[in-house]
Amino acid sequence: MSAQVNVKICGLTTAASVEAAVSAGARYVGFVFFERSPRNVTIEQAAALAAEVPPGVCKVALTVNADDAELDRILGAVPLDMLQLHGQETPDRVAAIRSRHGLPVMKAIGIAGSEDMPAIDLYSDVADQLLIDAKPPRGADLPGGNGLAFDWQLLAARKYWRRPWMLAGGLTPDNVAQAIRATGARQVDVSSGVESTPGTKDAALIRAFVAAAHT
Ligand SMILES: O=C(O)c1ccccc1N[C@@H]1O[C@H](COP(=O)(O)O)[C@@H](O)[C@H]1O
Repeated sequence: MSAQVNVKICGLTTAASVEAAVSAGARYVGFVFFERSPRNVTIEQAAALAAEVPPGVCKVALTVNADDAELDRILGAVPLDMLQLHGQETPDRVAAIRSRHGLPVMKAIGIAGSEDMPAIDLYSDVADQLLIDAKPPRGADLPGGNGLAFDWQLLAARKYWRRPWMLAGGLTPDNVAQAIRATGARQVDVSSGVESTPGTKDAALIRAFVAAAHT
């Protein structure tokens, strides 16, 4: 029997949604530090939410092109286990963040077509994990969390990468099992697919997502 797929529920903003994710069996919970996002949390909110997360569940801070001062502020106040870099951070910047802040780093890579695939290998040299997400459409307000999927067949040809990776982008309780079968993903990440309205997590959808990912 193969190991269970790890689930990350991202963009949690309330204690109730943290509890729903943890009790459903999520292995990662994500807090978004990006003001334009409907899922943005303040440092104070994130610190309170992180205190609700039991040991063994990885607490991830999602940032977008954050500078060191901002990362210092976040990490100085919130007990976190991993940084998710969801902007245009270069490989050198990823390496610098990893070395300066001393936390594992997961780099998000946006995929729209085969031309985007080499970035996965490029960031494999510097990141601890990779988050393979849909590339946001031109002009999109958010660099992620748009509920958009990419062509999973782009991953189907090559299921092994040098770093652990997570599949993201437009996943829902209805499509996650198919996405796992198509790509061989052993980790999946969701934000808008478990919401009733943008930024509002739905406990029933969280439970359904985790259950579907574990089938
Ligand atoms: O969720 C957000 O608001 C967000 C903001 C800025 C960057 C990334 C964001 N979310 C991440 O995007 C992917 C896919 O999200 P979705 O499931 O398609 O809504 C996921 O990794 C989120 O962590």
